Amino acid sequence: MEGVDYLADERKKAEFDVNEMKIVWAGSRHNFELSDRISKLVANDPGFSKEGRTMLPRKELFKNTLRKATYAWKRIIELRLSEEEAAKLRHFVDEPAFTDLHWGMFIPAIKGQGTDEQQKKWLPLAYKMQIIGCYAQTELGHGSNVQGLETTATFDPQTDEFVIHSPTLTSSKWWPGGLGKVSTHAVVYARLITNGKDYGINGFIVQLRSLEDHKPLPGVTVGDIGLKFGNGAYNTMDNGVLRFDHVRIPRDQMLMRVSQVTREGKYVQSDVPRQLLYGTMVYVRQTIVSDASNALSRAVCIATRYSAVRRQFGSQNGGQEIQVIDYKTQQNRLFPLLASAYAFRFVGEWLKWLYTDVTQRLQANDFSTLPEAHACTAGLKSLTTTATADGIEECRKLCGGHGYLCSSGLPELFAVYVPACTYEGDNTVLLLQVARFLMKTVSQLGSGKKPVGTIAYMGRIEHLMQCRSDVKQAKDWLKPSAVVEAFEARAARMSVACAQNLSKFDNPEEGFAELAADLAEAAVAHCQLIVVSKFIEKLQQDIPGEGVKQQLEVLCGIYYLFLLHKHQGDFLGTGYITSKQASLANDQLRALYSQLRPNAISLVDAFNYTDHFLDSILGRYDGNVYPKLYEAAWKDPLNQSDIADGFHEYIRPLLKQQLRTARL
Ligand SMILES: CCCCCCCC/C=C\CCCC(=O)SCCNC(=O)CCNC(=O)[C@H](O)C(C)(C)COP(=O)(O)OP(=O)(O)OC[C@H]1O[C@@H](n2cnc3c(N)ncnc32)[C@H](O)[C@@H]1OP(=O)(O)O
Ligand SMILES: Cc1cc2nc3c(=O)[nH]c(=O)nc-3n(C[C@H](O)[C@H](O)[C@H](O)COP(=O)(O)OP(=O)(O)OC[C@H]3O[C@@H](n4cnc5c(N)ncnc54)[C@H](O)[C@@H]3O)c2cc1C
Repeated sequence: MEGVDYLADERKKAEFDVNEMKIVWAGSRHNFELSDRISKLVANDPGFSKEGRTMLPRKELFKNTLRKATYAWKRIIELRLSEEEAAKLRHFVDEPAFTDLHWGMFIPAIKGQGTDEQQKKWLPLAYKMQIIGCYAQTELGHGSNVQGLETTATFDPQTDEFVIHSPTLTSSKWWPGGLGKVSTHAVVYARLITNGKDYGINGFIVQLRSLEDHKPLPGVTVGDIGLKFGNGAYNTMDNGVLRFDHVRIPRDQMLMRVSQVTREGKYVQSDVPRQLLYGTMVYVRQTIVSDASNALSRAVCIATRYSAVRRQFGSQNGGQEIQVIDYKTQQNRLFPLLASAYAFRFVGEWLKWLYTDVTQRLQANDFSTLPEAHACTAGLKSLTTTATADGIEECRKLCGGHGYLCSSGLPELFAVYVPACTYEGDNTVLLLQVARFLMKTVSQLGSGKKPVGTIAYMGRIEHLMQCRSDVKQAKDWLKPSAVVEAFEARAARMSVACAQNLSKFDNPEEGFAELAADLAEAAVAHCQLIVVSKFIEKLQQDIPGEGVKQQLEVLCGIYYLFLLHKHQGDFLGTGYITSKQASLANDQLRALYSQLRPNAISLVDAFNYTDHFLDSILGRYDGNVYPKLYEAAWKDPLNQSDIADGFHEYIRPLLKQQLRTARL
């Protein structure tokens, strides 16, 4: 029945002020009002309908995305939306498109690596979308190893130009989003060669297509790399292939903030570190962490609502069966994911602050916090995307068979999300970057250099190496100091163990390669400590709203106790806790599940997602799942006729043959 709220009883059970929680989730009242307004604007506009998206063949799907992106731009102009509002609108349109790379990487690359003059020339064109750009770094042969890229940019002093060239098949640019069919320009990463010397990788602005007829310019071969994983999903994006045959660009299209080439061809390194060339990646990794909480919360919202609707077993005397959300096994799979969504939200907020801070420092030529910013963005990108991709798949399983239907929204969400574990740095490669940072920190401990920020805990290494947990009863695990020390001791001990093992190798690089798996685990321990600490710090703030803080305390407890349970081996193996204390942690975790249960539906309502954004029958706000599933099935193209296409060619002859055989 339309208009009935099947989850109303669940909503009545809430022990906190949901509207206040919505503000905590959004980060501020301003953010809440912005998201609320723009998400409704998109949901109510038929131009942004998602109907039938997973059924469209690639060409139609792609054209439909072009239509939506152009329509979004038209609405942005008509409504005179600010940059912030426009970004929100693109977010709620919820379809990967070339515009993500234009706004998310092309423009930031020019801002971060271009000189003032270059920014003045290119940014106004890009802001008005008079040029459309992408970020062309990865090649067919090299993605993770940026220093291994093969494309060349050779300076020609005769003409004051760079010659951009793809010398081998493996040097073909491969993967850049928006490149295949749309971009007119790209920031291309290539080896800078001048006076016969190779100065390593640098960014160059290269025009690829005519601004008149969109044809590839002479010397440019460009196209789409082909169909990707999933129905619809990331196939709305034209990830591309690109080859250059001695394409000439003016010298001033080399992005020159980090280094310059003079008119005479002299290479000049400015006083900013070369790592700033990787700055766009740091920026995007930071945004990916916030985005992890978006994707995970969506999946969790669907699985939680459906778990309250779905009933299985346990009916007595013809009464109702048990809601599957009441099974402890369901709670043990679902509630830590709900807690993780909140945890990633808060660590994302903090990381945004850290990124803003490091950017301001860089502008003032203070590069001291860059290594920490790199380690945090790399590590947290890896941790949160791995957990989110796994979490979305778990949510699909939590929805049983119906979770496998595209109309649950979960298959597409997974297919769109899962490449986040690979793009912007493969997650294992990024963890090894964190491990390098940790090993460097440990090696400098005796030098008098005090570790600060997220590695300040290493400054208390002597204590952390020998302390023991003082937990005596289950509720002691609710004490923030007990928890933080546990995670610090585990991370510190795992790092020190790696450092000790490394010192046994004559060649440190060989040692690092041999011990890589242990090093990656130490990096995970360090990153989990950051997430736990930032959640606990959030709780130390003034949080208004009846019962809001208490709910967040429950979620925080579930987040860290679930990690403690899952990684018991680390905590026990490093000797910080006893098996009795591990068991007490598990008792406390179960108790927290019971506390969370009546609030579960309201905690996902606090995400404030419209049904348009969720795009899931199982996750509908009103819980009216079965009639809508039934209705949707009949919309499938296979059900347009009672007799299937192909019946006369394939099924009928079979049946006839059986009839003949039967007569024989
Ligand atoms: C709201 C807008 C959102 C928009 C989002 C749009 C999303 C669209 C979806 C998808 C887009 C996807 C785009 C891409 O995938 S672009 C391509 C991304 N590619 C990668 O991430 C490549 C990964 N590889 C690397 O980053 C590097 O190769 C490396 C693994 C870090 C190794 O680099 P290198 O060999 O140079 O470095 P070393 O290990 O020798 O380290 C040298 C020192 O540099 C330090 N370092 C490394 N990286 C950085 C950095 N980024 N920042 C600062 N410092 C860095 C490193 O720690 C070493 O320091 P040391 O002190 O030890 O010398
Ligand atoms: C959907 C999508 C969109 C993308 N968009 C863009 C874009 O817009 N622009 C762009 O330039 N690129 C883009 N990329 C490319 C992306 O950045 C790379 O694919 C990514 O950086 C991983 O590199 P790779 O493919 O070379 O993986 P590889 O490095 O080849 O990884 C293969 C395996 O080797 C392992 N491995 C590699 N090196 C090491 C090591 N040192 N130690 C241990 N294990 C290692 C990895 O863990 C992985 O298991 C995109 C990719 C995808 C999937």
